[in-house]
Amino acid sequence: MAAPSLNIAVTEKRFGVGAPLFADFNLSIEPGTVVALLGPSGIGKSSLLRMVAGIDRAFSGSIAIDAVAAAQAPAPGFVFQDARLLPWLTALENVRLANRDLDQAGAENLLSQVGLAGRGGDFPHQLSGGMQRRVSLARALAANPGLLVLDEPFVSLDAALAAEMRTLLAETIDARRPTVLLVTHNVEDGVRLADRIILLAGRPAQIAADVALDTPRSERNEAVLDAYRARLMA
Ligand SMILES: Nc1ncnc2c1ncn2[C@@H]1O[C@H](COP(=O)(O)OP(=O)(O)OP(=O)(O)O)[C@@H](O)[C@H]1O
Repeated sequence: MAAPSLNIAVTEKRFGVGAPLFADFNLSIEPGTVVALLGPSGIGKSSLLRMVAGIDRAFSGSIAIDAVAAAQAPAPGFVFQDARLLPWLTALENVRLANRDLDQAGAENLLSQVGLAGRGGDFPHQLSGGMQRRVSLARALAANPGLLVLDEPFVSLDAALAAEMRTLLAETIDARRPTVLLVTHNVEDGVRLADRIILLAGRPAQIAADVALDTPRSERNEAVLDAYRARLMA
């Protein structure tokens, strides 16, 4: 599937009484762009991802994926904060469940792309937390390799594993060029992975900063990363 554009124009999103989470919130994303959404806890990042994924339809306004309403468009590949694998299915079966057209060889290929060649027959409890997270990335690629929605995909991994996953994701993005919406608390994820960082603030949430990161991911050395970090802290 080719990478789609994403057009978010939410007139209002609220839960119960009180100020809405989003009011007149607009964000357009070009095909093949990696956007990192940063902002304080509770501002509405995960809620926005669920709306983009067509899971939460209780809002006014529109979210369009290649000009098709999100609820009707092919669902994105979603990586949740935890791996959420079905424990009674093998890694391979978990991946194939996301795409009924995917044959065994296709699923094995995806697992090897995330560094799990030969582990397809293992059940989730036989895999480490980091490996389970890799299976969930393979599952997302099986579901929709053109549009990935990632909700804190490295949270609760130790620093070394998180760095390993980040590298894997950067390689996957560079190989496939999907459109990506990545929610993270971690500036490091943003400066290493994103083409564009959106900082959210306030209630209703507004775009407090919209920063383009122009250096290709593979060329971001420590000096470039430092400059990006400084721009975000400013
Ligand atoms: N299903 C729901 N019903 C009622 N309130 C909800 C629901 N889902 C989220 N909220 C509220 O909406 C607000 C935004 O939640 P959300 O999870 O989108 O924030 P977030 O920015 O992703 O936070 P975090 O970074 O902590 O994951 C919070 O105040 C939360 O309590």
